[in-house]
Amino acid sequence: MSKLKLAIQKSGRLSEKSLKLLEESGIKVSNGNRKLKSEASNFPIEVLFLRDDDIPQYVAEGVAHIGIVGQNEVFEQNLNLTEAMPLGFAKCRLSLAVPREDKYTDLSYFQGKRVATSYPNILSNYFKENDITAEIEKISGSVEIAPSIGLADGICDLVSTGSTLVMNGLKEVEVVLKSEASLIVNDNLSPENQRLLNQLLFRFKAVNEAKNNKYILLNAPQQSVEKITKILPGMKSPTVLPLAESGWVSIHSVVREDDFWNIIDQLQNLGAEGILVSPIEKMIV
Ligand SMILES: Nc1ncnc2c1ncn2[C@@H]1O[C@H](COP(=O)(O)OP(=O)(O)OP(=O)(O)O)[C@@H](O)[C@H]1O
Ligand SMILES: O=P(O)(O)OC[C@H]1O[C@H](OP(=O)(O)OP(=O)(O)O)[C@H](O)[C@@H]1O
Ligand SMILES: [Mg+2]
Repeated sequence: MSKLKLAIQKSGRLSEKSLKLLEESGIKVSNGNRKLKSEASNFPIEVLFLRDDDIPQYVAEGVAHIGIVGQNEVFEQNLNLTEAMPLGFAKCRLSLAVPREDKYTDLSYFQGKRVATSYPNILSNYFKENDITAEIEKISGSVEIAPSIGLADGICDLVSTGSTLVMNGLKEVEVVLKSEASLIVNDNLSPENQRLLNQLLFRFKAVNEAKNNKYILLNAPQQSVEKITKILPGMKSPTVLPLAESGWVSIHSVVREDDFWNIIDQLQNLGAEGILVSPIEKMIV
C-alpha cells in the first residue's frame, strides 16, 4: 500500500505545532529516540524529520510528497511545488530593520547601503521592485547582530514580537513579506497519494476551522430571535429551542472567534442572557 511521505521540521519553531496538528487530526506518530523517520500507526503516512530549509527542495524533488514549512522558505527558494493550505501557525513577518538612532523616512534609506539577511532572493526582488540598489550580505543566522559588528547598515529578518530587534538596538521599518506555516505539495503526486492528501487536507481543515470558531449558546426573548439570527447565522442557521419559561428561547450557534467580542454588546442589547461560549474540537462545513 502506498504511503504519503510528509516532511516536517526536526527541531525548531515549527516542530511541535506540526506534530500537534497531526495529533489533532487523529494521526498517531511517535518521534521518540531521535528517530528521523516515523510511520503513523493508524494512517498511511510516513513522517520525515528534517531541517526546515531542506523541506521545499525535498518536496519539489519528490523525496517527500508533502511538507510543512514557513512561507518565507517557500518564497525564498521559489521551486516547482504547490502550496495546498496555509496552516495558521508560526505567523511572522520578514521585515527590514535599521539602527534605532538612524533617521528613517522611506525605502531610499537603503540606496547604496549594505543589508544582511538569510533571505537574499526575496530581498533582492523587493529592492528591484522598488528601484533600490543595495548590497545584500547573505548570512545564515544571528542576523540582528550584523549592524552592531559593522557587517551591515541594516537587516532583513523574521520578526514576531519584535523583542529580538529591540534587544539588538534596531527598529522595524518595512514589512517585506507576511508568513505562516504552509502545507506544500509535490506537483506530480500519484493518484493514490493525491487521494491520501485529500483525506489529510479534509482533516486539517476540520481542525483549523474548529480553532477559528466557537460554539455559542444563549437565552433570549422570543421576539429577538429574528435579529439574533442575523447576527449569529451559524453554519446554516441557528438552533432555536423553547425554554420552560414562556416567551424565552435558547439559541445555539457557531461564531467566528474574531467576531465574538464585537457582537457581544449587540446580543446583550437584544436581551440575550446566560451566554456560554465553548471551544469546538472538529468542524466539518
Ligand atoms: N519569531 C518567530 N515567530 C513565529 N514564527 C517564526 C519566528 N521565527 C521563525 N518563524 C517561522 O518558523 C520557521 C522555523 O524557524 P526556526 O527558527 O525554527 O528555523 P531554523 O533556525 O531555520 O531551523 P532549522 O534548524 O530547522 O534550519 C521559520 O522559517 C519561520 O517560518
Ligand atoms: O520578533 P521576535 O519574537 O523576537 O522573533 C524574531 C526572532 O525569531 C527567529 O529566531 P529564533 O528565535 O527562531 O532563533 P534562530 O535564530 O535560532 O532561528 C528570527 O530569526 C528572529 O531572530
Ligand atoms: Mg533553517
